[in-house]
Amino acid sequence: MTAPVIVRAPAKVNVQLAVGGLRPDGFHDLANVFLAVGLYDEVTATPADRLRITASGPDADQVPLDEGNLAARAALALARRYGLAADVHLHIAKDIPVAGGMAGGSADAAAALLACDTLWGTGASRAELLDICAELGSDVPFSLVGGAALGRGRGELLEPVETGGTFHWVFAVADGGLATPAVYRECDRLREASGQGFTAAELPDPEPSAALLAALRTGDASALAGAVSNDLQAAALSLRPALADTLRAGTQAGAMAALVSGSGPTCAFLASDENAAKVVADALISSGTCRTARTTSAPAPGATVVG
Ligand SMILES: C[C@](O)(CO)[C@H](O)COP(=O)(O)OP(=O)(O)OC[C@H]1O[C@@H](n2ccc(N)nc2=O)[C@H](O)[C@@H]1O
Ligand SMILES: Nc1ncnc2c1ncn2[C@@H]1O[C@H](COP(=O)(O)OP(=O)(O)OP(=O)(O)O)[C@@H](O)[C@H]1O
Repeated sequence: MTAPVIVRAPAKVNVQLAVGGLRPDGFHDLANVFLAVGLYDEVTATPADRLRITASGPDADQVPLDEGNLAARAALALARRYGLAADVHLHIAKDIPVAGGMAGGSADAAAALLACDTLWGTGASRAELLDICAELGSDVPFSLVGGAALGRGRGELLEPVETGGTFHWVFAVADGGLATPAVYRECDRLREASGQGFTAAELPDPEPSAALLAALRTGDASALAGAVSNDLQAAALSLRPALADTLRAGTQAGAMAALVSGSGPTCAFLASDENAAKVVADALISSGTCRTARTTSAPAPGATVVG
């Protein structure tokens, strides 16, 4: 019998998410500085008589178990490319919040892709795997590579970003998710309402912040705290005004920076060290402004075979 393959893939926070105007294809050009953080989903691939998805973990009931699951789509895409049948059981041990702006589905897609590639011995090159990742979603290539990277285009064109130390983070997990397309739409609506325009023809190209990249390179948490930014934050707050209370609670507890993670509603807090992170997490939990709070560190590795 073929042994199961287990792959772990990380969640992300966007330390800079600069959003350009709406493109004719419905996406936005980004200068997206991704940082992989140490919260992981684990995908186990086992040979089966058909494609089957199961999920476990506290949020498992929110994970689709049909072909809409990004892990299933990853297996199907790899099988199609190599003329194989996607006869595999993918079990997702889910620890990344669902629809939380932390790329949980993308992590599962990258993990499933690597797991099936290993299980089936397809031997796809890194470039081929990245190509399939980009077809599956804008965040998926980063889930495969991890660490830190600048995503251009719709976020799928990655350039490595150097990091010089460990950053300590707290994530406040909200009740219920936010749909990514709705948050981008709200961003467009707010821009149009403010009179600045919202199309790619009207807005300048988004650019990465030199100060932010330098802070990552030198491992300087204070400098990073001063440089983080998220152009989707106003839209996430507009759709979920209570997130302002969560951000305030973390800041009052001593976080060096507080921002919405990607499209939200998870809020991310940078802390000076592990102890400070724990203080912020405890304060967030007792504030009642989130469902739970998790502490972790970054950068974390990308999708990795662990067994
Ligand atoms: C918010 C982020 O998580 C930041 O990393 C990503 O930009 C979202 O990446 P994702 O969830 O992988 O998104 P995709 O599955 O590629 O796209 C979902 C939808 O989000 C919107 N979308 C996504 C990426 C992008 N650069 N511009 C967009 O406008 C589009 O409406 C798209 O139809
Ligand atoms: N493996 C998966 N895990 C979780 N959700 C999935 C998965 N596959 C598909 N989905 C669907 O995708 C939606 C968004 O899930 P996901 O957890 O990836 O959101 P997200 O973390 O906000 O994404 P991102 O940060 O990339 O915008 C879910 O509501 C669910 O319907």
